[in-house]
Amino acid sequence: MISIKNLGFSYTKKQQPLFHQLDCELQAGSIAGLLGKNGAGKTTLLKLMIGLLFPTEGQVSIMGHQPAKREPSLLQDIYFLPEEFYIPGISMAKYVKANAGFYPRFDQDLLKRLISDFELPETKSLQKLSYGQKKKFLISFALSTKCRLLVLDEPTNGLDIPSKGIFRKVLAGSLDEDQLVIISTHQVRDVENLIDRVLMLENGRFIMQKDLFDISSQLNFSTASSAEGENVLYSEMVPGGYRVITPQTNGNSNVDIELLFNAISHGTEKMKAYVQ
Ligand SMILES: Nc1ncnc2c1ncn2[C@@H]1O[C@H](COP(=O)(O)OP(=O)(O)OP(=O)(O)O)[C@@H](O)[C@H]1O
Repeated sequence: MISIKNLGFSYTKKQQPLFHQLDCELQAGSIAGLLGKNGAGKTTLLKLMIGLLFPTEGQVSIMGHQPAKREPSLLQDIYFLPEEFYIPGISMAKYVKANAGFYPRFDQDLLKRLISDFELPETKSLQKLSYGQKKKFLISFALSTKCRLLVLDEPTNGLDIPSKGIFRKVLAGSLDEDQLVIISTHQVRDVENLIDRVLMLENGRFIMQKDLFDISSQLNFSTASSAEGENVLYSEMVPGGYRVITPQTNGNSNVDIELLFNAISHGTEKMKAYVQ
């Protein structure tokens, strides 16, 4: 659904390029996690993907169209939830009436269900909701658009712990096979058990692009009493022992995304080479 080829970008001519020769392909029916530290370029890349910024080299295509052309037929199938958003002082009903019409597949019943799942109060004005409640309303609206491409920038920022769980549940439960969701986050744990593809950005390039299934068939994540061992690719001390990554020898294991993220960004060359 998304194809990025040889993408380069810098905000100013004087600046070093933020991205240089990035390539990426993402298919429908997937939830991809775009992971990276603060300032790695996640938001910038999302904006390049949806045509809010223009590449300085290379190209982005979504469903065969160039997003930078802002064609209405494409825009009705893309929803971008930015990290920082403005929400007007009108009721939920008025907001939906004013905005749902832009999305031909908008699902009113789903919206009602999500508002109830998130336990959002029906207030007169959306501005009277807390930050987390506003975010949950916009997540509900985003999912209800049924756009084929949903781009969510740090969607779990500001959500309390129960809401993060509900977010994972409603997202996994409301998607269709023809949709692609891209979630950017530096809070890696928030997307555990949700994403099926990992994209890790560092220093302007992808240091990993892999399906979780492939990672779990390559690497084993376990707890051990010692960090030593000839097979250990990476370890971190945790209360009561160590979390370790070793080569996979017995099928699949659950991927510990935070450990994987740390292992790739601070880990040994052996670890990095293993996941190339
Ligand atoms: N409008 C802009 N003009 C110039 N530089 C910018 C602009 N926006 C972002 N940058 C720079 O581009 C780099 C990437 O920023 P970006 O917001 O894409 O990172 P991020 O990974 O989303 O960070 P975070 O996790 O903190 O949200 C940073 O060094 C930032 O300072």
